[in-house]
Amino acid sequence: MVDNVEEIRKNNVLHLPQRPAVDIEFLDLTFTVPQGRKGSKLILRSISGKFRSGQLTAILGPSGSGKSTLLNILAGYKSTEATGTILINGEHRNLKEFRNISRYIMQEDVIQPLLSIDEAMMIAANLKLGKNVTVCDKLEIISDTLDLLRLTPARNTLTNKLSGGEKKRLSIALELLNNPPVIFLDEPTTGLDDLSCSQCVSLLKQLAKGGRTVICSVHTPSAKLFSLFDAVYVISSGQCTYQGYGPDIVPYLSNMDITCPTHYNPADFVMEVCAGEYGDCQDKMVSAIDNGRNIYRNNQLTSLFESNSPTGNDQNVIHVMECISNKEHKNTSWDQFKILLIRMWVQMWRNKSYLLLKVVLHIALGLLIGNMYIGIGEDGSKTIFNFGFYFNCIIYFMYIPMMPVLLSFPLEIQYLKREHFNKWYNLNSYFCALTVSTLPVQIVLGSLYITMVYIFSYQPLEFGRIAAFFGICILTSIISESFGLLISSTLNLINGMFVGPVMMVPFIIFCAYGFGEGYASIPILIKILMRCSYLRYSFEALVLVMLRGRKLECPETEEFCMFTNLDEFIEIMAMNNGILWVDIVALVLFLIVVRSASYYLLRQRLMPNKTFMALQYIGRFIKTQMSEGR
Ligand SMILES: Nc1ncnc2c1ncn2[C@@H]1O[C@H](COP(=O)(O)OP(=O)(O)OP(=O)(O)O)[C@@H](O)[C@H]1O
Repeated sequence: MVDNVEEIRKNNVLHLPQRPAVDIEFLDLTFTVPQGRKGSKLILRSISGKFRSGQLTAILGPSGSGKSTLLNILAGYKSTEATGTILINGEHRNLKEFRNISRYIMQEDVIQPLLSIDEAMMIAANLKLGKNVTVCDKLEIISDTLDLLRLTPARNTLTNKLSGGEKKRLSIALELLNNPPVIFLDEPTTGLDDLSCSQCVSLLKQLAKGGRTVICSVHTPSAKLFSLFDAVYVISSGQCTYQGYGPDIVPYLSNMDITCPTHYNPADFVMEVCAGEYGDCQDKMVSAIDNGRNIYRNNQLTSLFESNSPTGNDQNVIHVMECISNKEHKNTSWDQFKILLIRMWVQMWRNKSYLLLKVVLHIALGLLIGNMYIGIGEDGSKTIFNFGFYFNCIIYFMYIPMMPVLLSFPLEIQYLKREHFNKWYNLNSYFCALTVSTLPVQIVLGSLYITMVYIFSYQPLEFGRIAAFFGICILTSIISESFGLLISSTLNLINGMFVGPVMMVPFIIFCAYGFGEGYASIPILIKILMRCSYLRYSFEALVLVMLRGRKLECPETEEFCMFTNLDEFIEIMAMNNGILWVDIVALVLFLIVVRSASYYLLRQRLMPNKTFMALQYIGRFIKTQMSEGR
């Protein structure tokens, strides 16, 4: 095992050029979360510290001590409610700039499914490395990274079939591709065996040696692993209890009369001390290290933040950014769009069982509904049924496209959050690719259903009417899908699955309300609400397109047919004032507004502006006030 680690150490990460130095300091960082009627919970308590470039720093602490919270705040992933100061190379952190130079590998392995490791790496390389790097170089970088993380044997395995450890290593590999100057990793060794842990930490150390700032949280590392870290930051109940070189923790504690037993793993020992197994030492340790303002070095405590102390390097973030952008060429939005679109289509195609299910569902419903309305389209005695058939079509194209989005998009947002936060692509490219990616399946399956029910129900075989019928149904389908996106951009799976169908109820009610006599007596407010239902425009458009200017025969078996003149029928239904082009324009406007709103909400979910943050805060406040204090 040792040989292996040494081999990796020697096996330098050649493709990764040196990075300019970035030091991270934080002072009096406090983080609180609201806790129902009990008030709030203090998670980080005015902690301070400094993480240097060129060093691999481990954040250590018992479960629930605040390691992930500290990482989230430093990485800028969740920083809105934190107070305190964060300095980057001695200057106040500009989050936007900082995010361009840092990458965050989160605890959960959220990896795009239905791609092989090779494909996932190539897509990431195409998105992150840009066009300046040739395909050959990209392949070499990918091979090096996969070798380093021992993923080569599994390179053709689909990501959803990988073991937990392989997923973890892949999520590290994906972020290493473009060699960021600052890397945060939340528990990168969890789920890895001893060898993989050592290899992973050795790799991180190598990256740090190249001038990067590598910070990771770890759970009780082995003694060997513990000694690999250049610096250790111990956190307990939201306070810093130690900062310095890992093995130095033993003399540090013995100075406080807490003696580590011989042959004992210092990492295990400090965890036990923090957990109170050696008496209540926390306050003593916190005050010795001044809650992170001091560092234990050369057997003595030194202050990190003396007023005139040098910050370690004088490069500001803009300088670092310039150094990086001189070497790298970013992809254009169009390039990102193409890569993402292909990825979405590949994943869609590989999800064969779901695709097949959709096809079967459309055919089955087409057969069922087509048979229910068989022959009604040219039967003068069935005009009312025909009218119901159009309504049926509208309801079909409301629910069928919306439900899959409500189910799948909340999970998709997790991938989006990780990739977007780590600057793989911009939201515009993603959103455009998402919009385009679903169109072919939607159009093909929608057309399959329409063709079946259209033929079964004997609708007029006139090109204009056929084209308009298809167009209106598909437009309705895309608007409904956009509503699904709008809801799931904001709500989680459970809430979205409830709100989606419920939200459609008023649209259905106002679509079907007020036909026939008495339309004129409907109050103006209700009429306005009726005009707010996109389904009404779809329905009206379908009726006008399919019935206007037609007369039907009354079958010989019937003595009397009330609605053979369909223009009269339209008048009786009070739809004679409807204008087809107005309905179509209204539908297009609905589509634009709903799509734009879902884009806006998605953007706010990823990067909330001040108004949105205030709204979120008010929402949370109301929720906590209403919830039972536990
Ligand atoms: N939004 C929140 N609401 C309520 N409590 C929270 C919230 N976020 C974090 N906490 C609490 O803050 C504490 C610290 O959480 P954090 O995830 O940072 O711990 P950790 O040290 O990373 O734990 P682990 O090692 O188990 O992952 C935990 O007790 C957790 O329950």
